[in-house]
Amino acid sequence: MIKIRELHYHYNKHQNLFGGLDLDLDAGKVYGLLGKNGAGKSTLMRTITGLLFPTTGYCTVDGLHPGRREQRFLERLFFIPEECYVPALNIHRFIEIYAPFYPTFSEPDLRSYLVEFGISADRSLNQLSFGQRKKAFIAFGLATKTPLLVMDEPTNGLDIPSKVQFRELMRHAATPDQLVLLSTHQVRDLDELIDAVLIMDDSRILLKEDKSLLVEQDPRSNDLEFLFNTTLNNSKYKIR
Ligand SMILES: Nc1ncnc2c1ncn2[C@@H]1O[C@H](COP(=O)(O)OP(=O)(O)OP(=O)(O)O)[C@@H](O)[C@H]1O
Repeated sequence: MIKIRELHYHYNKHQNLFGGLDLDLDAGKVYGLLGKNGAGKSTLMRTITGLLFPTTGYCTVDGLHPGRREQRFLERLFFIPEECYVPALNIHRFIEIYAPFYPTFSEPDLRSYLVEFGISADRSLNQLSFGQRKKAFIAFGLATKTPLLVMDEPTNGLDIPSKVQFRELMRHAATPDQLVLLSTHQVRDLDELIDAVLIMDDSRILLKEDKSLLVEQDPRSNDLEFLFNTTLNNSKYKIR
C-alpha cells in the first residue's frame, strides 16, 4: 500500500534525512514505528501523509502521491498528530462538517467510542483538556475507517484507564485491510497491538519485521523495549 523509493528529505542544507530510503508497508497490519528522539519518525509520517514533500525520491499510497493532496488520497487517510489543534466547535458540529469527507465514516461507531472514552459530544473541542482532545480525535479517526490510519504518539497524554480503553478500541475498530502506522516511545502501552515493527535510527530503518517472526526467532522480542535496545545496540538487522 505504501511504497517509498530513494527518499531524501532536507529541512535545510545541513539536514539530509533518510539517505535514499526504500520502504514498503502492507495493508492489513499495525506497524509500530520506534526510534529515539530525532530519529525521523514524525518526518516520515508527515511525508506519508502529504504534509511534507520529498526533496528527491517518492512516496506513494495505493499509487497516489500524498503531496498532491488529491481527494482520492485524502478520503483514504486519517492522521492523528501528537498534538491535536482543534476548532472551536462542539463535537456534534465537528461531525457534521468533517464526517462527509470520509466515505467509510461510521457515526454510530464514533458515538460508542466517545461513550467509551467518557467524552460528551456536547463539549466544545477547544475547551477539552489535552488528553480529552486526543481521545476525541482518536475516536473520530477510528470511526473514519480509512484504509490508512497514521498516529503520532497516540497514547501520549492519555491517563492509565484511557490507555487500556485505547487498546480495546483499537482491537475492535481497526478493520482487517487497514494499514495502521503508529509511532510510540511508550512501547509497553502498545506492544500487544503491533503486528510489525519498524525501528528507526538517525533517519534510517534498522529493522522492519513481523513481530511473530521476531518472537519465533527470539521469544524475548515480545518485549519491544528489549527488541529496541538490542537492535540499536548491535544494528545486526537489515531491512528486507
Ligand atoms: N522544522 C524542522 N527544521 C529543521 N530540522 C528539523 C525540523 N523538524 C525536525 N527536524 C530535524 O529532523 C530530524 C528528525 O526529526 P523528527 O521530528 O522527524 O524526529 P522524531 O523521531 O519524530 O523525534 P521525536 O521522537 O522527538 O518526536 C531531527 O534531527 C530534527 O532535529
